[in-house]
Formats: sequence, structure tokens, C-alpha cells
Amino acid sequence: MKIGFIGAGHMAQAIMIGLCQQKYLATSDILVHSAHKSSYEPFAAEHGLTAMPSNAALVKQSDIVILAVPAKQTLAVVADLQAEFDAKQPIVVSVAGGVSLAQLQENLDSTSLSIIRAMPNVNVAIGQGMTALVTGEATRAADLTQIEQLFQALGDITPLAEKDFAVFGALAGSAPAYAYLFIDALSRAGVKYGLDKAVATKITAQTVLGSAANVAASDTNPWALIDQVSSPGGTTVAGLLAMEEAGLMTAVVKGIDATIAKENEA
Ligand SMILES: NC(=O)C1=CN([C@@H]2O[C@H](COP(=O)(O)OP(=O)(O)OC[C@H]3O[C@@H](n4cnc5c(N)ncnc54)[C@H](OP(=O)(O)O)[C@@H]3O)[C@@H](O)[C@H]2O)C=CC1
Ligand SMILES: O=C(O)[C@@H]1CCC=N1
Repeated sequence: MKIGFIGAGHMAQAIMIGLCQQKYLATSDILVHSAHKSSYEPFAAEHGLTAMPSNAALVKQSDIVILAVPAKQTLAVVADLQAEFDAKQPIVVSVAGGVSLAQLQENLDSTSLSIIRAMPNVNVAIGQGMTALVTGEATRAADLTQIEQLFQALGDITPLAEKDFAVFGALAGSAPAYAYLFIDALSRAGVKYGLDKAVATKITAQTVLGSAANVAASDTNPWALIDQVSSPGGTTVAGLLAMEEAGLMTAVVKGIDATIAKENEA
């Protein structure tokens, strides 16, 4: 089996690195092409992947094609590859935010291709991703199973109605950036009080990692866990109230509103 990546940017690289680390397939069976040689050739050489001279050459040899180009370019890229898709009939997986299955189907001009829309996040690189999947009308069950297994090897997956992809994109696709922001804000506060930034970041990252694991392992909700940390008359409740006064929760929800609004513009 060969998996071809059209695009070698941050998302494509995260999936390719995850597949290499999980030893999901021989690295030479990962094919890659992107707009600039200077971008995909060194990456392919570093990881033992196969660099392809064009998108068309890549599709001709791929059993699965992962489309990971900027959302605004995705439809033009697939429309250019119609003949190759028709001939090879690979499973087509698009990770483009805001590009619907109907748009993909229309631009591929195919009623027989197995098309799957996926929304992964960059944590697939370390086998800790969260990926939503939805299938097109012609997607064969065996093809969906194959793509589910691929993303399961890189973390967790969930089937999702396409109408919910924008909110999932905010809560899972974009949210690693928001989690990094929270970690950076905590670390910066440590720097304010004299800690070295690297030391503060290590402390904070491990604390957020453990807290996330606690939420995932718990059958209660985060508020109950907050109460466990907040000793009566103690330091934590003083900190929580000050964060709320500064509007932390409202700021987060407004950030998600803006993320969803931007995807719906596409
Ligand atoms: N970044 C993320 O966390 C996530 C991104 N996504 C989706 O993934 C897609 C890519 O995003 P991201 O990786 O962040 O973007 P990047 O800008 O990092 O990467 C875009 C890639 O597309 C390549 N490209 C552009 N035009 C073409 C073309 N005509 N043919 C082949 N390759 C082309 C670029 O080539 P080159 O490098 O040579 O210039 C580049 O490698 C988007 O649709 C986004 O919505 C989805 C979930 C999460
Ligand atoms: O920022 C973006 O548009 C993409 C989609 C989800 C994460 N990154």
C-alpha cells in the first residue's frame, strides 16, 4: 500500500511523521509532492520518503491520496487531477478546513471515488491526535475502515456529522494553538516571578498534560475537578476569581466563535 501526500506543510508533515513513528508502513511507501521542491524534497530525504515530481505522478502511484494543501487551493488542485483520479481510483482523504464533501465531489467530477473528509490536529505527529471523519456517498465501507485504522494509529478518532465539522475544527483542529497559548501564558507568569522560561514551560506543560489526563480518565466534569483543587479560603480560588474577573471564559468562547465564523466564510 502506498499513501501519497499532496502538500508538505504543517498538517501533512504531522501525519507523515506520525505514520513514520508508528511504523505504519515502510517510509518509502509514503509519497509526497508540494508546490516547491525546496519544501518537500529535504523533508522526504530526512525521513526516507519518496519525493514525487508532480501531483499527477503521485496520484498515479497512490492507493490513498491525502490532500493537505491550503483550503482555498484544494478544489483547484483536485480539479486538475481528474484524469489521474479516474484512472487509479485511490481513496481520497481531504483534511482541508471548510471544504465540503459536496464541493470535493463536484470538483473531482466523480460519483464512484471513495472520498473521505477528515479533520485531524497536529498532535497526530506524536500519536496523540484527535481526528473527525465523514464519508461521501460513494465511500466503500472497507475504505472507511482503512482510513479509520490509519488515524486510530495516530490517536483517537470520532465519526462526525459534516454539519459539526466547523465546531470540531475549532475544538480539536485549531485548539492545540489555544492550549499552547494557555501554557505559554502560565509560563510567562512564572518568568514574571523569576523562573527561567524553559523551566517554567516544562513545569507548566507537565501540569497541563497531567490535568488533561485526569479529565479524560474522570467520569465527572471539569468543574468538579476544579473544586478538588480549590481549598477553602485557599490560593486557587483566589486565582480562579481573578481570572474570571479578567474574562478568561468569555475570551475563550469568543475565540471559538471567531474560529467557527472564519471557517464558515470559506
Ligand atoms: N495546520 C493544522 O494544524 C491543520 C491544518 N488543516 C488543513 O490542512 C491544510 C494545510 O494546512 P497547513 O499544513 O497548516 O498549511 P501549510 O501552509 O503549512 O502547508 C500547505 C502546503 O500545501 C502545499 N501546496 C500549495 N499549493 C499546492 C499545490 N498546487 N500542489 C501541491 N502542494 C501545494 C504547500 O507547498 P510548499 O510547502 O511547497 O509551498 C505546503 O506544503 C489546510 O487545508 C488546513 O485547513 C487541518 C487541520 C489542522
Ligand atoms: O488554521 C487553520 O485554518 C487550520 C484548520 C485547523 C487548524 N489549522
